[in-house]
Amino acid sequence: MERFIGIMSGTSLDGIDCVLCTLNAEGLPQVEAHYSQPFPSELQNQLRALCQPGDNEIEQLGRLDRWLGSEYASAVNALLKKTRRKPEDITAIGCHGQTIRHRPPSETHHPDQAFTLQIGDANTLASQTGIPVVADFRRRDIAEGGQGAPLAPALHQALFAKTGTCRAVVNIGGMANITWLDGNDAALGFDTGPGNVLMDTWVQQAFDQPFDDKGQIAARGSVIPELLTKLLNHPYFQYQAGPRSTGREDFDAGELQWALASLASQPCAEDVQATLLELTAQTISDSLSRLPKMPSQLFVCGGGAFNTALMQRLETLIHPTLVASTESLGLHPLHVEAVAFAWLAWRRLNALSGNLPSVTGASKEVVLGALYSA
Ligand SMILES: Nc1ncnc2c1ncn2[C@@H]1O[C@H](COP(=O)(O)OP(=O)(O)OP(=O)(O)O)[C@@H](O)[C@H]1O
Ligand SMILES: CC(=O)N[C@H]1[C@@H]2OC[C@@H](O2)[C@@H](O)[C@@H]1O[C@H](C)C(=O)O
Repeated sequence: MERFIGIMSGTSLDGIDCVLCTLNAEGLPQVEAHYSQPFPSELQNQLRALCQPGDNEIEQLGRLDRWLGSEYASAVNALLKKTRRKPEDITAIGCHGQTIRHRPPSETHHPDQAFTLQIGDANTLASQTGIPVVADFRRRDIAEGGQGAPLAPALHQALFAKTGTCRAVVNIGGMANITWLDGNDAALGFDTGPGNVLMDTWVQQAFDQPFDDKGQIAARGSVIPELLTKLLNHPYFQYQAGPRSTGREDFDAGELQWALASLASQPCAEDVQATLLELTAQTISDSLSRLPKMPSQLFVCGGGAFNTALMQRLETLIHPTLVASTESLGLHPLHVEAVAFAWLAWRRLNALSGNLPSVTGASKEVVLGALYSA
């Protein structure tokens, strides 16, 4: 048995999620502790700016790469303190990094020009924690013609597949991605579109709150049909189920502003929120219906699992498929992605592949990640 730390900081840009877990000889993870650290607001603002094309990007990237590396290290050191573990107790850290640009292969982007970029300097992280780091998990998959995302479906398959039962897992973070497990050995997965990102953008702007707790604001509003239609017309939603991934390049404040500008009159803020929730629910439900077979069970992870109004709407849309949180399978919804990167680091050190070509579209299975020694 070995101990690994997994670090995820995702597209919602809310902060850093770390887990400390043990992995047995088969790589089965068991979470021992979790620690989450919000970003300082200045770092959050600068990261959000770097997610969109702008001036002086190399200078900004270099600075934020180092700053983020130090923030990750401070989160790991806090987790070690909380658990009274020493650096030597940990085999390695698996660190996803912060995605600042994601240009996967698509109808408009040839695979040779595709790239994805995660920052958060792994050298700084290794130096300030004294623990080896595995990072840069996505780019080898891109080099093999894949999307470089989503990667968590491989973990979902390893932990959640059940012979004879068709299941799906949906992660509702900033973006949302699903994994489909047919009950034999097949798995599919892709990003469905925005998860919380547009809802977060709107409540921050209109209600000065970081997110819509339990979806209470959305629950007070009514869907605005013209706005929903406008948003659903985004080209990302016009494709079939299959390898595809997205990010803030497609869905961010600009997209929302553009859709709102097309409305004939000033909308009620609660109605906008209700519409954005409906967009997330409908695009997840549509994605499920495009799969070869509708799953009988859907397990939800990511922060969206705590949006009660969203969960209720999803349940209605996909009835009779049963909806539950991944907690019912033994993994807390906010731990799943960080566990995925601890598990991928374990696979890297054991020279095992990390990608699922049926999900990412890569030409073959490959070992993911680069190792930075302590
Ligand atoms: N109590 C809650 N009620 C409603 N929404 C919530 C609640 N708690 C968290 N969320 C939502 O979950 C988001 C964070 O989710 P999560 O940490 O899974 O995203 P992420 O990992 O940054 O994104 P991604 O999976 O796209 O990389 C918050 O920004 C918020 O919108
Ligand atoms: C490029 C990138 O960072 N993608 C994230 C993002 O957040 C959710 C969704 O979009 C998913 O594709 C991915 O994260 C998870 C961890 C994944 O790779 O499975």
